[in-house]
Amino acid sequence: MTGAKGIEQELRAALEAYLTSYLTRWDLQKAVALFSPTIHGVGTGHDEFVPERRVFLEIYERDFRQAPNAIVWEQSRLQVAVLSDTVGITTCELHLHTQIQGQEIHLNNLRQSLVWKRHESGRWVIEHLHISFPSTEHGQDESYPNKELEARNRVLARLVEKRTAQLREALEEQRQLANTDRLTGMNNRPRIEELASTEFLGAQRYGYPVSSILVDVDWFKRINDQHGHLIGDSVLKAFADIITARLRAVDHAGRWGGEEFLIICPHIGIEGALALARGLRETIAAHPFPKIGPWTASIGVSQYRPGETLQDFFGRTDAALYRAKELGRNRVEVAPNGP
Ligand SMILES: Nc1nc2c(ncn2[C@@H]2O[C@H](COP(=O)(O)OP(=O)(O)OP(=O)(O)O)[C@@H](O)[C@H]2O)c(=O)[nH]1
Repeated sequence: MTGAKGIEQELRAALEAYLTSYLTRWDLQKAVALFSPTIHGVGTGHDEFVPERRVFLEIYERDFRQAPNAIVWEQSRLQVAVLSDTVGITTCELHLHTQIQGQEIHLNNLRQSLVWKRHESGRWVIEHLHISFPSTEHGQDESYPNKELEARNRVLARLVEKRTAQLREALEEQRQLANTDRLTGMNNRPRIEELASTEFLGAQRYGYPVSSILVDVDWFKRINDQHGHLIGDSVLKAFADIITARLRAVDHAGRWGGEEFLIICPHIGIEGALALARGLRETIAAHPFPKIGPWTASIGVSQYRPGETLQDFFGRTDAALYRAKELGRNRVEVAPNGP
């Protein structure tokens, strides 16, 4: 009986030596020296089924690298089963506490079973090793930390949602900037051309009329020359505001060039466009511009002819504007060769 009691004592001491050298991180070699040459078992990592000593050594080395600080442990529920003079089993529960990357880590209720064999030298060595994390770690009803992961996923989902919204906003802002004329806040030329092409496609496919109106500030160079560019800029902004205020929601307006503005009116034929242009000319002529007083604009109008190119269409509108200038300015003219 002394024999069995003595063996139990020996196994307790062997376990203590193993845990001390391994968990205090003092001496990896000392810990693995307690492994039998034929040791096998399972590790704690996903899918870690360990068929031979070499694999255990790799796992232990990795373990030391990942958690280099000393691990404080408490041991409970130790059971020692002496099976024979040369074979025994220790089973216990461990609670580990350490710091990894500045964070407190607590691994509670880790279960460990070791099968010990007496080596020829008389020393006890570990023949089989098994470590498991019990389900209570994450809640009574869970084998896996589903609730914790779900909570984490919800936080991540909210974060992704928030970031996506921010990104969408930033993209929209970028798109706005890319489409906008800085000075007037109107569509810039590439954007108004794009809008015009879309309307022409619609006009060709569904047969509705589309008209364009080109507004050019008269004698604009004089404003710059007499009052300076800043006043010139503010006059351009005032023109843009007057034009924008008169449009229907479906119309498009943009800055076509220096002191030229283009309006695209879908579903409006030449008569409607002429009426709009005349109203616009009157509004402009009656507007008291700051610093420069009343000022005028010349306007060219044309209706899209299905089949013609964008260039042809704008060319005709431009020709109408040119005629308005030629005929004395502050006028509205239709393209010379018809709508
Ligand atoms: N302040 C200011 N001036 C501009 C801007 N873009 C173009 N210009 C000026 O607008 C003037 C246009 O002059 P012109 O093309 O000779 O035409 P105009 O003086 O309006 O005469 P008409 O069109 O023939 O009535 C030029 O002097 C350009 O430098 C701008 O963004 N701000």
